[in-house]
Amino acid sequence: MRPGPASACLEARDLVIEVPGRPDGRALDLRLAAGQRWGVLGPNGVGKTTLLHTLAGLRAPRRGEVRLDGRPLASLRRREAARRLGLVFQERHDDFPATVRETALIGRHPYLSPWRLEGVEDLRLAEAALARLDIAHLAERRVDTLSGGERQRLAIATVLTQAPAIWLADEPTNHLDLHHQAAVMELLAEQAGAGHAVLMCLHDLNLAARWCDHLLLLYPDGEACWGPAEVMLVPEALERLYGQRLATARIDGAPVFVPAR
Ligand SMILES: Nc1ncnc2c1ncn2[C@@H]1O[C@H](COP(=O)(O)OP(=O)(O)OP(=O)(O)O)[C@@H](O)[C@H]1O
Repeated sequence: MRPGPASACLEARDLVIEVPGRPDGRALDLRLAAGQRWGVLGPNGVGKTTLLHTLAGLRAPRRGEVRLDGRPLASLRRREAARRLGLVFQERHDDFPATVRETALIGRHPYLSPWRLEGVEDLRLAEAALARLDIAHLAERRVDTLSGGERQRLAIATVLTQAPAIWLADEPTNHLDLHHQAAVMELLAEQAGAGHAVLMCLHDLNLAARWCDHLLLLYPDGEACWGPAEVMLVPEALERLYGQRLATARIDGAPVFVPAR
């Protein structure tokens, strides 16, 4: 039987990612479970994208393993993993002359048998995802004519069309204006609320503080710590993480951090 979204679970066991020239540091032993919203924080070059690629099975770890729904990810067929894992990545090769609608429909490919075209239900899911990301009016447009923020929303709409149990998102708010940043964070929270699991790399501490319930902090020396967000959002730990002094306040019950001058 195929596990439903409620049982979605991605585990890192004794996991050391491969960052060239860096010592192993602390191995990751963590479990991304249904309903959780994890944020991965750390300075440039610390390995956030590498971690996401490793969790998605696109890069081999230096040590340890990734398990999807209790099974080693490396033992699963690509297609099987693609039905469970949705990836919003930073680098895109979407200069191919496809339309926005055709691109969103790529999200259905893991479910289609070879040579079968998308059906009415696939199209309905794609249209709904484009509408949810405010790009339904661009459905006929070629992807290579989109703005940066429109492309980002299309990448998220494509994963929404895919309807994965687990979302792995690399800076999902990249290129987005303030309203769309909040809308995308709300969408990801909604996905978690529906029993999916979400892990996202973020540069914006305040989005993380407001929308994530768990955080993983990656330090440049390979050290790492993780846990519930309220435990991890300690100004001193964050200042050490970024090498930046912070001023802190509380607004609407959530901590807010700005760089101190
Ligand atoms: N193929 C490679 N060869 C050598 N070094 C690499 C390679 N790929 C990545 N790196 C290095 O590995 C480190 C981690 O890169 P990664 O993209 O995972 O960082 P990141 O935390 O996502 O950074 P950013 O916040 O800047 O997006 C960086 O120092 C990067 O230069």
